[in-house]
Amino acid sequence: MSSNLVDDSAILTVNQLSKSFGGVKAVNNLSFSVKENNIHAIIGPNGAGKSTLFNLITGVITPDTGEIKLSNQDITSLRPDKIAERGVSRTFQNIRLFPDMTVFETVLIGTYLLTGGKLLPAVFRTKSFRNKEREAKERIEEILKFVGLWDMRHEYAARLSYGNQRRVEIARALATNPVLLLLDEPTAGMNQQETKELMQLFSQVNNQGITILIIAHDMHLVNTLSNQITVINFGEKLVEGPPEMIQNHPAVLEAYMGRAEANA
Ligand SMILES: Nc1ncnc2c1ncn2[C@@H]1O[C@H](COP(=O)(O)OP(=O)(O)OP(=O)(O)O)[C@@H](O)[C@H]1O
Repeated sequence: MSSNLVDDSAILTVNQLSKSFGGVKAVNNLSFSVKENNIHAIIGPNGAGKSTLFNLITGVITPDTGEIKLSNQDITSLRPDKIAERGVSRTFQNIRLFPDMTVFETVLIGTYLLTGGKLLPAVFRTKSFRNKEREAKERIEEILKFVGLWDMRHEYAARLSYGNQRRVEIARALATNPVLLLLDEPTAGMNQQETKELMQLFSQVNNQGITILIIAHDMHLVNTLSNQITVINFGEKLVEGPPEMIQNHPAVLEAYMGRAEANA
């Protein structure tokens, strides 16, 4: 497999990345790239290293070796807030929302990054801070309307339906103006209708020019939504290609689909 090391259209390049926990090689010499504007899926059996990969890309953990580039700029081992500032945003496998915050407040936290996150201008409410605050509120309105949550903006986020909680997380991620959005099993635990609606939302997000890297077990979602799939197993890249190639690939069937629910 080529690792696309000098691919100009790549927004994200992962090059020979490794991370071990004790004796476990969670990510093992992994190389792949994500093309700009693609919806790129990462699939693989439980424990294959998918979440570890997301934690490495977002700076939550640092790799043992290897590099990660965002639009050809090295972001390996940068702090998570610095990586977010450069345009990488994510949602988590388990929804993470504060129980006492409304939908609007939750998304406001996302825009805090954009307003500079500085305390003093906020305390003294300088003119420039007020301007940024107004811009942030307008942006939240735009985002909440986009994800279909504007009418629920005053409700507590954590009390919404599961599907709408996921929308809040996506809205919060969009509030940082990402160029690359990482979605970690975003439809896990959702019913069919919620899954269908979220898939439509992901397409709409992608149509706004945001590249998506998605971890998913739902092969219908992966095959319908993504244009490129990287299959990993035991932390290593097993195979990579468009859905039509991956669906029937013998190595994938053996490593992944044989163990998954037979819905491919
Ligand atoms: N913080 C950690 N400490 C020790 N081992 C870890 C840690 N994080 C992950 N691992 C191990 O690394 C391997 C990869 O785990 P990871 O969670 O990345 O897999 P995954 O593909 O996301 O799995 P799943 O589909 O079940 O979410 C597993 O063997 C896991 O037990």
